[in-house]
Amino acid sequence: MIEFKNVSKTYPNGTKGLKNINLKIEKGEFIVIVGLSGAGKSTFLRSINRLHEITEGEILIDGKSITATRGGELLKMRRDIGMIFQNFNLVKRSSVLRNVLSGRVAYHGTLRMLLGMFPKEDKELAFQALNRVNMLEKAYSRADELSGGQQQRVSIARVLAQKAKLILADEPVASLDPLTTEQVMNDLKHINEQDGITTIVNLHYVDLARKYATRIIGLRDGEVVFDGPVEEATDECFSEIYGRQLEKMN
Ligand SMILES: Nc1ncnc2c1ncn2[C@@H]1O[C@H](COP(=O)(O)OP(=O)(O)OP(=O)(O)O)[C@@H](O)[C@H]1O
Repeated sequence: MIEFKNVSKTYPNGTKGLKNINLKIEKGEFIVIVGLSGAGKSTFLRSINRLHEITEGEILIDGKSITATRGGELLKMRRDIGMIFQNFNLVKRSSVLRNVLSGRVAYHGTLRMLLGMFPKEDKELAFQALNRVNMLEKAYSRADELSGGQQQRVSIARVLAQKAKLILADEPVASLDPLTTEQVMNDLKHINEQDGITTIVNLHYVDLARKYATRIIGLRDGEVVFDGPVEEATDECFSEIYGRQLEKMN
């Protein structure tokens, strides 16, 4: 379980990214965070694995404060958190397999990775992960030879190989076409359902949020303005989240 307790984030220039967030996320939920550009979605997501540091409150993961943890303990906590980025964050000149194996780095250290010394079990894990996202046949291709959607699936395989217990996906489909978007979202959904991995996704699109989320959290100006099961996220709720912008977007 993840718990936000009185969490606020003020950037050094005074901008408030998050304002007093209090909520709990249970294991296995598929949460979509929606909101206008600048609402605080990335700040929210990146606070969980401390890519951004919060300035007030605390975030607990399974009862342990990740925001108060330091050093080796923090690395261990982060090992359980997989991150998926809009721009995939692959090492473009490395093979697909190497990229997926990099999900194992937190278990073995960087030197071993640089030398390519991964145990046999890790390679098996990497191949299994690639198989699950239908990318097995590309294992020996260079990452930059793949389409955007394929690269995103490799990054999903990387978090699978990492054996993450929590997946954070920050606008994972923002640079993909509609068909590829569905494939990537389906991969994330299947993994969530089959492995029970808690998944939190930032999305811009209301229709995708409705299709994939079990729970929607709407942010506006750093505040939670909606939090509930997808069935309760009516058009009125989205109007509240997006203000008058929704009409323009439609
Ligand atoms: N490094 C920073 N320094 C100052 N302000 C920042 C910084 N990063 C984000 N912000 C501000 O914090 C607020 C929340 O930004 P955030 O990136 O979390 O929003 P978002 O909902 O993810 O937006 P988008 O959909 O455009 O990615 C915005 O007002 C933004 O301008």
